[in-house]
Amino acid sequence: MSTPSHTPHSDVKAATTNSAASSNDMLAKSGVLERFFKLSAHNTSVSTEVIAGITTFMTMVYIVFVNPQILSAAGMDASAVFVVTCLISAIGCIAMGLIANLPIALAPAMGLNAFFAFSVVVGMGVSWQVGMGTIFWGAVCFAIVSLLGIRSWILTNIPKCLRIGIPSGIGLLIAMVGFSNAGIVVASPATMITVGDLSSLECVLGALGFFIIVILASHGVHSAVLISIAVVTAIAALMGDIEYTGIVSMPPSISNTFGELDLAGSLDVALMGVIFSFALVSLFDSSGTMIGVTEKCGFTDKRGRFPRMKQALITDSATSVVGAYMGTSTVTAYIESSAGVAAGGRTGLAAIVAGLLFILVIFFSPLAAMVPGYAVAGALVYVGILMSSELAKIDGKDLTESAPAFITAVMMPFTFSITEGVAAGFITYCVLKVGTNRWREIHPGVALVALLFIIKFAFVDGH
Ligand SMILES: Nc1ncnc2[nH]cnc12
Repeated sequence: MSTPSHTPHSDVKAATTNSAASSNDMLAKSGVLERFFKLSAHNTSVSTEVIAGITTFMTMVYIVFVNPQILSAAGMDASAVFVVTCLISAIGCIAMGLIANLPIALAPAMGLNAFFAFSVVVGMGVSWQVGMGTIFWGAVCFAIVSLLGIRSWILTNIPKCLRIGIPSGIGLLIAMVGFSNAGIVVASPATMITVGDLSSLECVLGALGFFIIVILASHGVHSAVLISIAVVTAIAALMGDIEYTGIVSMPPSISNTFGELDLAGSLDVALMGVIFSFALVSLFDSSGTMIGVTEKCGFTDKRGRFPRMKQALITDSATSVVGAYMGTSTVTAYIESSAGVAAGGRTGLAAIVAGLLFILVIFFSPLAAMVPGYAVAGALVYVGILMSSELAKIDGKDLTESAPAFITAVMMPFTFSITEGVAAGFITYCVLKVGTNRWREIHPGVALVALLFIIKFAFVDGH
């Protein structure tokens, strides 16, 4: 990171002599924003940061439409989840900007929301309140790991094939939810899943939404996902498939979800694998995303470390703890923040701008309630593509690396569970390394996790 020598006095002098600089930026440079965010040291200005914040917001605001749809499948109140999603994204982004001064936006993680709703609540049959409790404890574990600084120890000792397999599997799981939302993949008694009625309105509009996103994103349009959701929803309205209920209103109450989590009920031995999955996956998800975004900023060193990393991870995990309390699934650093970085964002001011915009969205709850499930299907498949793209980095010639990555990734959509994917990956890795006489490559921590999962399968799940 380049940090030219710099004093407030030299700023004022430069500002008065540089006629090209806008008066706003000159004021800001000598003012509180310059001092707090160190704008000149980061080679940026207030206007660049504001544009970057708006860009990041536009690429990720789809989550306020998608998250209520996914969490309502778990029986949660969609309008309360809408408000909580806006609020927690605002809190997370603003906290990240103030505490870590990084242009990283936070919001409820895609993937973990689907895991919570479809695998933990619907699949395992636990109540959403207990499921939210597992998210809370998972976030507390993540916060402890970040506070104690053992995060880098975990990240360096978990094999690359599992680190890549996990987000890839989550991507496939999200894509599966998208296909199902659009009715493109449906249940079948004979083959478990099969193709739906491709001539139906939901399939056609779901597919249209997907193509809009991919084409626009290929042209570098940052709000591709938002535009796709808007176009598909508008067509659905014109075709009479949804009822117009308005655009703006006062925010609905969040009392149906706020503080409703079951903290004691979720501390059940049968749910330890789920808590572990939430903790481990959020650690990978956040660290991987933050490293990706800060690399784009030019902030990372050779080992992938970046300034104020600890503050960033603690802010992320603490926001997840608060989010679970308010009523939303795990909060993570959004990879979409790279769009803001591409627009020049380098400081926390960009994250704060994105956060402030999330507060404004709270007033658009009727609009969110009108969005049909198939209008967000394309977004889900698109996020799936982004998350699985890492699979290409696996060494295909070494089966003891490629097989665990593959098993981790495919077990998630096949079992509809992130935990089963993580477990299968750890166990496969250890078995293959032992079976090929390469057991020395297994870190004791990885062997312990594999053993714990075997014990869970044999003695907890089997009873
Ligand atoms: N789980 C996730 N990780 C990083 N960026 C995301 N954007 C949406 N979901 C995400």
